[in-house]
Amino acid sequence: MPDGSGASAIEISNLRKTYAAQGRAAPKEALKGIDLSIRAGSIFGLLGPNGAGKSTLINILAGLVNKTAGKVIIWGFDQDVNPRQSRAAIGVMPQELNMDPFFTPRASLEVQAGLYGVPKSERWTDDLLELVGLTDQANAYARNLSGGMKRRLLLAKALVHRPHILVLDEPTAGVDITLREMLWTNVRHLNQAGMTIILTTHYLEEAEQMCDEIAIINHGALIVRQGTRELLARADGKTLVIDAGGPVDLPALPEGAHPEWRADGRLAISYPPSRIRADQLLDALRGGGVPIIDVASEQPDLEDVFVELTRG
Ligand SMILES: Nc1ncnc2c1ncn2[C@@H]1O[C@H](COP(=O)(O)OP(=O)(O)OP(=O)(O)O)[C@@H](O)[C@H]1O
Repeated sequence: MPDGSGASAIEISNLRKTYAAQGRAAPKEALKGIDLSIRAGSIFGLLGPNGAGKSTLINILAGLVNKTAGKVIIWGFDQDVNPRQSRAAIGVMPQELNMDPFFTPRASLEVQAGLYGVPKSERWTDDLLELVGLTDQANAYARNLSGGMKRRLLLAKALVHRPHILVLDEPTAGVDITLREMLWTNVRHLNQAGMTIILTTHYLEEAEQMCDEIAIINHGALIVRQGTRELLARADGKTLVIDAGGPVDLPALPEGAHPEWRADGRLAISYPPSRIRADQLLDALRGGGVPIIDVASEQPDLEDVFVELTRG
């Protein structure tokens, strides 16, 4: 069982999933041999365009979809050998808001704890309700909860058995800022307390801020898995934005630099930082008599890297 740093919370090797043919539709190869290890204690982002295979992968981890081939080891337990232990190690907050409309949040959590075989003495229903801010709604029917409250309940349900690994499938899709902040505060606390977090999101800015490591899958294959910082460094493009007081004639710039006047009257020079330094650009401008009233620097973000890697 992983406990030291560097240990794997999840080890996936050669994972394949082919959905059987349905009607006239051909069989669908949703995962084409994924190898992936996820470090214990990390906040790991699983990204990819629509239909890439993220939900399939998460559902296999959760034990909701049967894999076609490959090996999945969760918290040291091989899914095929120790299905019960590997399932107990993981909690999943699903995307869909389906829940029994006549259960109260308290009852839902009790039922879920029962399903996972958590003895009454080890349940933490009240603490969980408190954690997700549902104490006041503890005894309200689920059908009377707002969409945001339902999501809070789904998070609490994923935690009833105190899993080592928490999987969040698009947790913030369509939620307001307050709920998003509540979620991320909770996730950070859980992570600081030692929980490994795996999340999928379409908000790349969110992944950039939250995740220390990121994997991108596309068409069922893993195309990259890297630390967030290293991944961002792959985009070899920065932009220097200069206020020159308005359009002026430009001198020759180092090869590889691309100047462009923006609508706001500023000069934006994009350049590859691996080959050109910012001071070379500034020296060239100054040497050419371009006034430099103000300078800003723009970094590539995860979106740039994502688009580049998933193009085509
Ligand atoms: N039950 C199913 N039967 C047949 N094909 C399926 C089934 N579930 C998913 N697929 C197909 O498998 C591929 C991967 O789907 P999956 O839902 O895993 O992608 P995703 O990355 O989660 O996409 P999204 O971001 O849209 O949720 C898609 O082409 C999808 O149409």
